[in-house]
Amino acid sequence: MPRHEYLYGQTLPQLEALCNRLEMPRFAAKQIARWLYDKHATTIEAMSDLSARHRALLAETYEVGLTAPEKVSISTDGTKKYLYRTSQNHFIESAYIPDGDRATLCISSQAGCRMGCRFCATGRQGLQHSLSTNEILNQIESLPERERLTNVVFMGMGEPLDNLDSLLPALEVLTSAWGFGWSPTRITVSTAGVASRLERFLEATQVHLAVSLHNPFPHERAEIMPIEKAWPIREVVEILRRYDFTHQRRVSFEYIVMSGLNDSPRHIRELCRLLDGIKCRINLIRFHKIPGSPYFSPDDRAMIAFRDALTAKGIHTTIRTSRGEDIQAACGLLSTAQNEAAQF
Ligand SMILES: C[S@@+](CC[C@H](N)C(=O)[O-])C[C@H]1O[C@@H](n2cnc3c(N)ncnc32)[C@H](O)[C@@H]1O
Ligand code: SF4
Repeated sequence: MPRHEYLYGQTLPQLEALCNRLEMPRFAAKQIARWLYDKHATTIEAMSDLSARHRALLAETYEVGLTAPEKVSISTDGTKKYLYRTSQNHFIESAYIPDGDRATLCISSQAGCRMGCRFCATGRQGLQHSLSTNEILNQIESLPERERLTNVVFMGMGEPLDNLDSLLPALEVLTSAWGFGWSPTRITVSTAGVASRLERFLEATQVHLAVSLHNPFPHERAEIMPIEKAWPIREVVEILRRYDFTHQRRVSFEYIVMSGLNDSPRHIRELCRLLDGIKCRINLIRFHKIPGSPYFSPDDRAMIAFRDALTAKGIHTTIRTSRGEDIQAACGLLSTAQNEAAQF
């Protein structure tokens, strides 16, 4: 029997087209959306305001399509790392990070990544699979702590702008009144800088943007981020200059501090030149060591000194707290290569 298609992850226009195909009334699409995204129905049978005939018709081709996580690892700091299996038997991870009255979920957009950043565990896997909209949203819907979430960041495995066709509908579900109804300011998408897709992304959504910068000098950046050769950071910054980040939507630049590599006064001067005139923030991330990498993490004093030097130059700079390092849930540590080997 062919596998059922999934309802979860479909946008309202897609549900309307589906109802049209099945000769169901147009208003049924809104009812289905409410069952999926508001009432959290896990079966078609539970959608009790659809007629029994329409439920049976739907169930011939569709199912809701939610998948519970297969494993959870819990850090001493309260961070939880969830492992989900994708439709193609790859594994992806999400990190749930509670912090006072905030709770952030860091989600994946791909299994692996083809951008090959030298410092990133996911990059070492290469690209295995770009997640469907269903698989992106399932990380949120099937999270045991779903009701406590305040924010979602696309900073897990993969490059979100390399999977725009699944990302944009997922953001539409999260921010539409017929979907989760979230404010776009609760969501941040992080990119290594896929310039060719940036405008489409910025036009289609109002969510916050984080750009992984890590070095303001093109030739030095290219050494650690091969993407620089295809889409130079200067091109990315020029595109950003055409958009307004002075109101609700924010742009920030992520900067992994690697001792002796990108933390000199020369780097500070060039960062100021590059970002001149853009209302933004720099978010410093401590480098999380991955096996065999030739880079070094700075100590707290060096991180603070770098932050203060940037702040003194007028760039609003913060230091991101490292969370879940003991369970490899911190930035850039997500990688499921070993899990996959263990499962098969
Ligand atoms: C894993 S990426 C996913 C989102 C997107 N692909 C990107 O690069 O922005 C999220 C963030 O983790 C950072 N990161 C990757 N490896 C890291 C490491 N070993 N230590 C600290 N941060 C790391 C990335 O540079 C990026 O800023
Ligand atoms: S840092 Fe982001 S873009 Fe680079 S390899 Fe990792 S996931 Fe991909």
